[in-house]
Amino acid sequence: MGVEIRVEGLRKSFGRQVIWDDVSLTIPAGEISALLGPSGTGKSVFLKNLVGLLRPDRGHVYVGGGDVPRLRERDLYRMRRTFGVLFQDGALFGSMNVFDNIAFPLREHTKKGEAEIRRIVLEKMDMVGLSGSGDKLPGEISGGMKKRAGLARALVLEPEIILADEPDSGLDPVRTAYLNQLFVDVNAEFGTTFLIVTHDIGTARVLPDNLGLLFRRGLVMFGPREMILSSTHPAVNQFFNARREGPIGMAEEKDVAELAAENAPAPPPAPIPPQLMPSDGRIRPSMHRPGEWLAAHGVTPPPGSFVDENGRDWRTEWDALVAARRHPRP
Ligand SMILES: Nc1ncnc2c1ncn2[C@@H]1O[C@H](COP(=O)(O)OP(=O)(O)OP(=O)(O)O)[C@@H](O)[C@H]1O
Repeated sequence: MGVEIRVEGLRKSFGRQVIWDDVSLTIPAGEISALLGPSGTGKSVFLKNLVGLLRPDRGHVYVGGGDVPRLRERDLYRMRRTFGVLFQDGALFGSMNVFDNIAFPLREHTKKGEAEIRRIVLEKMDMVGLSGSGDKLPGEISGGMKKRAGLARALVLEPEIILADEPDSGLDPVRTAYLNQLFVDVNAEFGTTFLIVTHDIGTARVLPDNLGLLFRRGLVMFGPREMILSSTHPAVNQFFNARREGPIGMAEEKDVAELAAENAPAPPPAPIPPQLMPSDGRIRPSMHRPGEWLAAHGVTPPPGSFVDENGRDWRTEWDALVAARRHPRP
């Protein structure tokens, strides 16, 4: 089962450039969370602060009882095993074949024998659809395969938390859909906590349980998917609906004059789509009946919400799934 990450009052600057200040949030254990924000708002820097690759100016990052910025080198090294990190380009060693890349953390961090390592690596390669590609070098495989190899490598130590920095960048929509399905399936299988940085609004709208937005040197909002996707907060509404109208400009935030010139009320949020289910149809513990959060908070969902492309309303589908007790929640 995954562990939670609790961030309190985090601030990071480089010289005079404040990246973000006073960021506080709890990334819930065993749930899938996604962090978005315009380019340069410090999403990658945030991930690096969580694993102790960068040190904040102030604040806390509590993971499994320790406060990451305050850990001594030896404890930090041990704590990092809690995390599997999937870097943007897979960060594979170019001179090692796919098998050896995936085996690397096991050889580096464990005393397991080669037979055991082979068993684990082949199992993870199968899981990410890379069976038979073990002999290939990173330069000989596609971008999507590199990401899947990176994910397999992130999985071999069975981490409690997976951090993924733009796993979908450079992937075509079909490969992105496969990768998202893989995240959901891994979460359903192992209860791994996920934090995914993405620019892909399609991914953000269907994959995570929780969403967050970084903007104006801070965390604008973080919370359940339904809360964010129904929000009328100008920046949140603009970003998660991929619109030009709103405070986020092309290069930086718009000034007052630009905003006044728009002179139109923000369009209402788009319908909230149904959430991606695990491929075996089970209901993940962190999933809720579609519309549950909205109902509990007296928010009317945007019209057309929770209806899939086949016209099925997932509020009824959900009830049917639960009623059939095919995959009851634990
Ligand atoms: N080691 C560093 N030293 C100095 N400045 C840095 C360092 N790392 C990042 N920055 C700066 O911090 C800011 C945020 O960078 P970061 O890569 O986290 O943004 P991002 O939100 O992930 O952007 P994108 O969406 O474009 O990937 C940038 O202005 C970047 O130049």
